[in-house]
Amino acid sequence: MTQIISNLNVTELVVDHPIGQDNPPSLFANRDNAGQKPPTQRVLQLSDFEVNWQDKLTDTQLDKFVSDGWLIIDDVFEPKALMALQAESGFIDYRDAALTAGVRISDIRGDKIRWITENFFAGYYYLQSINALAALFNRSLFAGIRHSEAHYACYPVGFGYQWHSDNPAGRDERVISAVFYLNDEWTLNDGGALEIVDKQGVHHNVMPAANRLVIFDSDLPHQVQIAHRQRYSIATWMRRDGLVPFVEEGP
Ligand SMILES: O=C(O)CCC(=O)C(=O)O
Ligand SMILES: [Fe+2]
Repeated sequence: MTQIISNLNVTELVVDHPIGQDNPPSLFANRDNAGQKPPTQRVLQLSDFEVNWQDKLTDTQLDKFVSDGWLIIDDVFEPKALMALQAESGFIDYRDAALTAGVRISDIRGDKIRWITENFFAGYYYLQSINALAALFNRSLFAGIRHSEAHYACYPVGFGYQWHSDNPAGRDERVISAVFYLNDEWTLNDGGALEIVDKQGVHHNVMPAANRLVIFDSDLPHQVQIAHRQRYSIATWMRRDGLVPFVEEGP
């Protein structure tokens, strides 16, 4: 029996076996009136997650990315894909995130995470869509990205992630960070803003609102302010090194 943290209407949901090939989460809670089985993420296709990044990103935004090191894209996915990611985020058996040394210090970093592998449905399609975005960065900015990685993250109430850059000291494999948010109706009172210092030294607060992707140079300092509501996201990194073997976090 695994305790699941859910961002759907149901919290403290308890299921016998968490998400897996034989147990895709439902996109809809109930059967309809005709007793039809609701569609599940099995019906999802890669095309549902296709984004015309070229259209979403104007030249002005790309110029801003070069000069300031960050940008925001809103309304990224169609509702079906967004819902699937939200549903999946609520059905994950999260693990405590660790710092680089493998030590968890929840005062510094309070998120619970799960790396996305091909065993995920929506998350894996998400990652492929991000790879298309990486290809655009390679074409237009010569970013030199060779591979992307991502994990779902859940910040329980009262936790955040203190100032850091996404490349630990002496490392530079992460080129671009991208965080996709899953939280409907997030308000200022819910806290949990991403605070980022751009290349010009200007501070920005970004609300973790659903269907928003914030993209930034992985070397920029940033922090997640304390969340007053459970906060769900997908943290994503586009890397300059090749595909590395996937390493699952400890039990
Ligand atoms: O969730 C966010 O807004 C940022 C998360 C982050 O900085 C990280 O996971 O490294
Ligand atoms: Fe970060």
